[in-house]
Amino acid sequence: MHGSKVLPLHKKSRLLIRQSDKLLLGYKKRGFGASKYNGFGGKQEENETILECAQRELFEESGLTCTDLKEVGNLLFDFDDTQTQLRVTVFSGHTIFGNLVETDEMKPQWFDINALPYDQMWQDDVLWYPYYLKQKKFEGIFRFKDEDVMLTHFVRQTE
Ligand SMILES: COc1nc(N)nc2c1ncn2[C@H]1C[C@H](O)[C@@H](COP(=O)(O)OP(=O)(O)OP(=O)(O)O)O1
Repeated sequence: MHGSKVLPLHKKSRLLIRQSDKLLLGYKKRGFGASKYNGFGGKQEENETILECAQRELFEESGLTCTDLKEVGNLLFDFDDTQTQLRVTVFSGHTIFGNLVETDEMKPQWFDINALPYDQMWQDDVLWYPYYLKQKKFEGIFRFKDEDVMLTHFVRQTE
């Protein structure tokens, strides 16, 4: 971390939908994290909880509604280049309704959990997905130089 300096903190949700051995990811087509596969999520708005944020972002990015969201992890990122911090609350869900659609931002795709495209995902994902996939709760702290270079990492199971 940056000594005692308080960095601007952004809050985002991340929702991973799993059905049996399949995980739904989206290929981000534009903006921050473009060209990476990711769960569905984004910035928390002022008048919503982080859970409401996760539900809204899922619908906006995929056309789906999920009825059994559960908070499973918390991730904190420091970005050296922009001097910002990001807190991502990770949710898991299984039960979905609606029609899965490709949007301007995301192209959804189901993957086998044993063949996830880690080389096309955020560098930290490979460190904490194993906890998620084993249905363990987790937390992690990461320092990035910029979007593509991870400098330090720490992940642990929380229960
Ligand atoms: C190292 O950075 C990141 N690692 C991981 N694992 N996940 C990240 C990282 N940065 C963002 N995310 C997550 C947080 C969200 O679940 C998604 C989407 O974030 P994104 O930056 O695309 O969200 P915005 O486009 O800013 O949000 P809006 O959709 O509200 O515009 O990725």
